[in-house]
Amino acid sequence: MLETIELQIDLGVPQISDKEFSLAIGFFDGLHKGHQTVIQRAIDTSKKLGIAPAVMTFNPHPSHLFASGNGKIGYITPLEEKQRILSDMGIDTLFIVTFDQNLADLTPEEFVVQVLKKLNVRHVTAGFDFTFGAKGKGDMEQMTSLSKGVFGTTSVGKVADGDEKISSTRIRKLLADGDVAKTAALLGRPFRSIGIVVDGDKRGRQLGFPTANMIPSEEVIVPQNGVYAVQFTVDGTRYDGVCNIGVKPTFDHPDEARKTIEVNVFDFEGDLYGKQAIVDWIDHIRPEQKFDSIDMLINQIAEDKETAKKILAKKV
Ligand SMILES: Cc1cc2nc3c(=O)[nH]c(=O)nc-3n(C[C@H](O)[C@H](O)[C@H](O)COP(=O)(O)O)c2cc1C
Ligand SMILES: Nc1ncnc2c1ncn2[C@@H]1O[C@H](COP(=O)(O)OP(=O)(O)O)[C@@H](O)[C@H]1O
Repeated sequence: MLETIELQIDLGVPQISDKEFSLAIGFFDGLHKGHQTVIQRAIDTSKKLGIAPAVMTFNPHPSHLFASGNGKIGYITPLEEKQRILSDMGIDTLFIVTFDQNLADLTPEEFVVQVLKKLNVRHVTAGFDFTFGAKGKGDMEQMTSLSKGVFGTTSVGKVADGDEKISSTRIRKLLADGDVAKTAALLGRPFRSIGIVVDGDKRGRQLGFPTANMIPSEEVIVPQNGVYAVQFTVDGTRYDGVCNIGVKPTFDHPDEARKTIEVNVFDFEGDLYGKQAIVDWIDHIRPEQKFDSIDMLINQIAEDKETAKKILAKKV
């Protein structure tokens, strides 16, 4: 069971003495293969030292403190999703530090003394380019010297795919391009959106393709508008499906419409309203289009469904 401990600098960091930690530290948005490598190293070290594997992350993303409006990045993995993945990896404790001005103002030395040492950290693992402390001035070399032998450090080298570093920025770009297949390769799992099924215009059934509609939260990112092969999970059961994300230009005025995720779930009949559903994005099929007639849209959706079935049949 993953224990989550929330920390806020102005409220004071508790002195922990009953447990020692091998800590992976970073923002870890996406928990992609690079992050997983860092966290796995922290887990390996925890086993070697016989101490608890832990992760420290920050919330909100630093860009929310420093940037306004458009500069705030959307999350690839919201906190609950991070918790689920870290729990599956076998992490014992997750420290979530509020990223506010008080944290941003700590010098590297203050961060080490007032946060890491108080939490009884015995080993710190981070990526080679991790920086910390006021204005990001501290690096892993400084972390080692500031530890003064109280904890060990491991700096994990670049994890690449092809020649390029696997990074949250790269994944955000791939999602903006609709490349969910490559995203899944870099994440080591499909990109996932979670939401509640809401009422739509009740048009889907008339078209012959009922769709479970979900409105994505503004805090998280979603793939580029278009049609995708997906897996849809509700009440613990996973179904194949075909999804349109967008503003339905055939019907709505695109500037006014709110973006929705709509999934036609294969081999399912029943009521999904109000249920929490998970969409795992498997592959891109085509961009969203404005059709001149409803019949053209219906024919295209039927074809999309067959395409999605073929794609998903290849997946085990
Ligand atoms: C596989 C699939 C592809 C779709 N493609 C488009 C599209 O290209 N353009 C469009 O305007 N609407 C598209 N739609 C959305 C339909 O217009 C929408 O499902 C329908 O309006 C029902 O809306 P409702 O669920 O709010 O009743 C697509 C829906 C599905 C399931
Ligand atoms: N195979 C299915 N795929 C998606 N939704 C389904 C399916 N079968 C039944 N439903 C139900 O029908 C609703 C979608 O029907 P639709 O006519 O598109 O209505 P709405 O416009 O409210 O989304 C879903 O929210 C769900 O409750």
